[in-house]
Amino acid sequence: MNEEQKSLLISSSSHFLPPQGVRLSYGTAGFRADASLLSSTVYRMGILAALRSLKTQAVIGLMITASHNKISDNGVKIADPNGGMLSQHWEPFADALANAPSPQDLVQLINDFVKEGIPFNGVRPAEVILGRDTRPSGDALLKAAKEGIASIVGAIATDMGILTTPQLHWMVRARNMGMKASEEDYFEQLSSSFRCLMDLIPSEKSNRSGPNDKLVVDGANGVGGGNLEVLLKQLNGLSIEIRNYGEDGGVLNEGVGADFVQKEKVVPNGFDSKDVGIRCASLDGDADRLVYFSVTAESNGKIELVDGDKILSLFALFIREQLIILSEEEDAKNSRQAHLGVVQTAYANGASTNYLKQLGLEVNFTPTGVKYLHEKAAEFDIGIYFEANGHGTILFSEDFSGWLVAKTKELSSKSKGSELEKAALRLLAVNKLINQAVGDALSGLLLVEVILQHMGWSIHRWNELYHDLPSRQLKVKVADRTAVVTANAETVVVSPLGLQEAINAETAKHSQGRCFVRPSGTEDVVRVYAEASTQEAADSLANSVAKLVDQFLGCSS
Ligand SMILES: CC(=O)N[C@H]1[C@@H](OP(=O)(O)O)O[C@H](CO)[C@@H](O)[C@@H]1O
Ligand SMILES: [Mg+2]
Repeated sequence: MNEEQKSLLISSSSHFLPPQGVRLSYGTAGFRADASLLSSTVYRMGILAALRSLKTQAVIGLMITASHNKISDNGVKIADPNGGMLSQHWEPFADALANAPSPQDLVQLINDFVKEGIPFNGVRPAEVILGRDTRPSGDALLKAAKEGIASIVGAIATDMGILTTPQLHWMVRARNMGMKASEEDYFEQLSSSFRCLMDLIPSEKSNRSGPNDKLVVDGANGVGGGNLEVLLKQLNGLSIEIRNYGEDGGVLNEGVGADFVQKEKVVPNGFDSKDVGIRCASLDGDADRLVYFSVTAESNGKIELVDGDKILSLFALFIREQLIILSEEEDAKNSRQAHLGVVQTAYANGASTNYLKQLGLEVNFTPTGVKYLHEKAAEFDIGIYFEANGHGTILFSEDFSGWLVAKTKELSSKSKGSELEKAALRLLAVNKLINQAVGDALSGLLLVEVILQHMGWSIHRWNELYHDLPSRQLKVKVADRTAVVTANAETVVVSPLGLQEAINAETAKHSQGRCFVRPSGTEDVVRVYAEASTQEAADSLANSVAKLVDQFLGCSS
């Protein structure tokens, strides 16, 4: 690093001193905290994003969002060249950068880090594209990120404005693949592939129109509602009403949104008994999560939740159906056995895992956090991953995508209009529709809608695929949550000693009992998850284990 670069960093970073007495850490999905604490962290992540761009010689993304958390929070995450989360190898550097106490320490840290092969005078300058959600603190934080980027000599920052998190990740991926990457291109790709899937619906199934068939979407008062509206203008065949836009007086994520609906299992604001039976969906504040629900008859605000596990099951069924058609090709020498895999976390409802296994699918488990699920799913020709909370997507390997393109070409000359060709075209359209950078509520919603039409299913028919086991999630405040160490995709506690045995003993008391605990990566709590054959049993198991956690780890003051 030359002197010019060092002095630029010293002078610029002196405007962004870190908050006193707070240690920030790169959690499950980036930094998250009260927005008033974050300008120095975001500034420093601007630096990191520029360095990452130099290192990879590719475009990097920087997103300002705190997703489903309260409006006064904010956060920052980095998108790697493939559009996925920042490589885990860089997380310790991100932590160190965020917490360097003075400009001098910061420069020292960067200087040591770049010695390990970051080409400062490379052919290509650093390039970072930025986006933010609708939080009021976003504008100032975005400026801080830009200052960070500008403190790396020659770096280019492009502000894409207010976006959903998945849009920014999509743009990064598209840019680095040499494809068109504007917001319009995003909408165009989603809408054209959606239309293509609609055109491929078997004719006997495409009769489900009528007033009862509208979808009502809860936009969490975030960025997703408005974007969905833009998208809808480019589509036909879908009747969607959007509520909780954020412009009708509601507060971001307050009593609304996918996280609220999934955890509380009650209707979001703006929904009531008038909506009984209607197919409803809920996005989170930055539109990377999606769940469906319907309001039940003797309601009290209760809902039937159709969560990420069921979206995963629907996607898996549809993909599997197309793969079966393709594998029945008579000319066996040209057929290819695609390796389809699904990936879940321990939070997946046990009934969903059983269902997927019964379909003959390979089910894999990873720790919580999209970065782990995504990495695992990328090992398959087609990998489908979802967290129960509604974050997930489908990944097609490069190799399989190439095969699919060649196959559709071959079939279009050899057997135009055949079932075989339609199956291949459907997979190709899913490959375009689904956001393969990260989970995306908008592209996920379009895929759910078209698959339901393809199957001729109502939300109730879909929900009947299997019955969720009753479950309960609790949070326990402890003195030091990092004292809980887990193994086997977070299903077993290895430390503190004795806790797992105690959990086992409680779990054994309940029919179909399953329970695990883990430290949250985004909140200062230990999470408890319990499942059992009745709601009372799940509640009682969760409560007993929460007490155990408290006993073993001691309550904070
Ligand atoms: C139980 C749960 O929902 N955990 C969430 C939550 O992580 P925790 O590490 O559990 O705080 O936030 C993550 C980021 O949004 C998300 O990936 C994850 O699924
Ligand atoms: Mg989110």
